[in-house]
Amino acid sequence: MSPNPAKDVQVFPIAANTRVMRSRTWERLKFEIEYALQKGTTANSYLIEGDKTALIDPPGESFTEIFLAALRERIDLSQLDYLILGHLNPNRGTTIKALLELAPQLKLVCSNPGAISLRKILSETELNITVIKGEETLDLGKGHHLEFLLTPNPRYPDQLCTYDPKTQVLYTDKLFGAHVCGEQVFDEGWTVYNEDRRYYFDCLMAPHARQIEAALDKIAGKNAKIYATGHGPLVRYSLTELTLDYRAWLKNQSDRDVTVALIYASAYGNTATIAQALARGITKAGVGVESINAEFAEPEEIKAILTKASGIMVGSPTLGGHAPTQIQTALGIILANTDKTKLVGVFGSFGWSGEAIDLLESKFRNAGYSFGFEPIRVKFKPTDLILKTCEETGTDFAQALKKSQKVRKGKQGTITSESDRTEQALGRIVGSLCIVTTKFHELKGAMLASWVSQATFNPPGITVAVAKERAIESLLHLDSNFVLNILQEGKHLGLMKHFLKPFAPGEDRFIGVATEEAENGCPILTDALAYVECQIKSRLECGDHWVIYATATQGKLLQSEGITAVHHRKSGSHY
Ligand SMILES: Cc1cc2nc3c(=O)[nH]c(=O)nc-3n(C[C@H](O)[C@H](O)[C@H](O)COP(=O)(O)O)c2cc1C
Repeated sequence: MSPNPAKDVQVFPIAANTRVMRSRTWERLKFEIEYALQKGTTANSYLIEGDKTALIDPPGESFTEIFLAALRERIDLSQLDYLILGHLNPNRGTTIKALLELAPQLKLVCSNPGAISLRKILSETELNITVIKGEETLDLGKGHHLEFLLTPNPRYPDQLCTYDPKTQVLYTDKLFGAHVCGEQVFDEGWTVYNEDRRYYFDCLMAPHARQIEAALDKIAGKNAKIYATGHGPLVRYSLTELTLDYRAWLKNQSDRDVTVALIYASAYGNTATIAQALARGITKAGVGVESINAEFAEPEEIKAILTKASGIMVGSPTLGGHAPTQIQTALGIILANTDKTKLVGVFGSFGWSGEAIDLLESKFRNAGYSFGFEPIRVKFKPTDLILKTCEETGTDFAQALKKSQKVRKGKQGTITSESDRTEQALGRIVGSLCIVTTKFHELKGAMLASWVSQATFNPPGITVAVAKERAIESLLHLDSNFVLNILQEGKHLGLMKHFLKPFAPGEDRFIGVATEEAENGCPILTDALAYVECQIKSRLECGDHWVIYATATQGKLLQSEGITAVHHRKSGSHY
């Protein structure tokens, strides 16, 4: 028998009369970008047994059967009084429907947007819903007098957090989670989750910095001792640190002077998933994102965001041959209120005809806007590869915006002679010309690197400084592998030229280049002077770069006579 079953439900007491039920999978659960690290996940549900009993957040349909079986082992379903929903999606709808068949007396508790989704998803089922509009409370008895906090954001407009003052547990839904599966219920030794938490934040929170900031302000008013998260370990030991980290990461987003307005609607989540991948690519490149869910935004809010934005992306599903009315309204606002120099991009999921994307494209083209990328048309659900391509498209779009901003600043002559002198001095630091090659879940990557240095003798180790905006996914994770291919003076130009040329998102970078597979699976460039196989041991976030420390597992000189190609520069302001 394998040590981990494919799926199970782990039940554990976490506070007085309170249990967590963690529906676990060790495999990638969904195609969405936030699951890309492939460490599995847990869908956390909670059971509070006061005089009345409440269940918070049942899992999605992949767990319906095992979850309900685990629940029935613990309680008599006819005694279940309330089902509190932190957010809704069609996936969760399947479990709710099954639960209501077994416990028709259940009263559902959710936000107003949650109630609208519920009625849409379960249109055939009779529902007894209590809508939370703000200050309502729910008394379960035995001191569990629950308080609610509405914490909407464009991705989860219905998000509702719940606080239990008796146990000081705050049920945080999507906030503070991580997609990682394991035995640990709480976060003892929490630094092991740093990477997963940061990645989860970057994917799910960074594009909604303003709204998440507002959610944290609300949460700060409660005296929580435990964050009962929707995914991954519950937060007890690192509650203060993680809250401060969220604040710092959010500040990092709101300080960005170049931003993209990402406006979309999505009835079934597919266009939202594409939007999220684009957003991840944009924020990774150091450009801010202001997402707007057109269904829930006021015209004034859209106008305010457009004024600040340097670029605009609009995404829409096609429903009944049209774009939803809210998208048409948003489009009208954009066309009437923005100048045509702003770079635009359009995207959307469709089933068979995709008129909404045609509409967006033609309106922008006719008005004279420039496109940062060709319209993205995705049939139904995007695949993993499509989402990776969207992420790269987002990064390219952000880089184009930054470049145009730099040109404008350059023209204004902002560089002082003092910084000029510093840059000239810094430019005298030289580095070896190398190509870093990677392989991450079958996707091969490559980047030119010259800020490379040996860092330790024992173990033999190196550092590479990687620009955040160019960081290949696998270079961001501990224990990932790469190969450092050190180029040979006199033979380096061909390889440099090849890897410096712009590649389309998702394009194979290795066509026409001689390679062999290293022991660690990454490509070796056989025309290099030498190569070293490396494994990432730590990384340091430094301004606009990540400094990566890696140990050398093995290496080989490929040309015994050659010398290393070295990069000489005039200024420290570029490579
Ligand atoms: C009621 C309904 C009407 C639809 N009409 C169209 C259509 O006219 N043309 C089309 O290409 N796809 C159509 N579709 C397919 C959707 O565009 C497709 O499911 C898409 O993935 C939805 O994107 P979303 O998840 O972002 O809402 C329709 C789907 C539904 C449920």
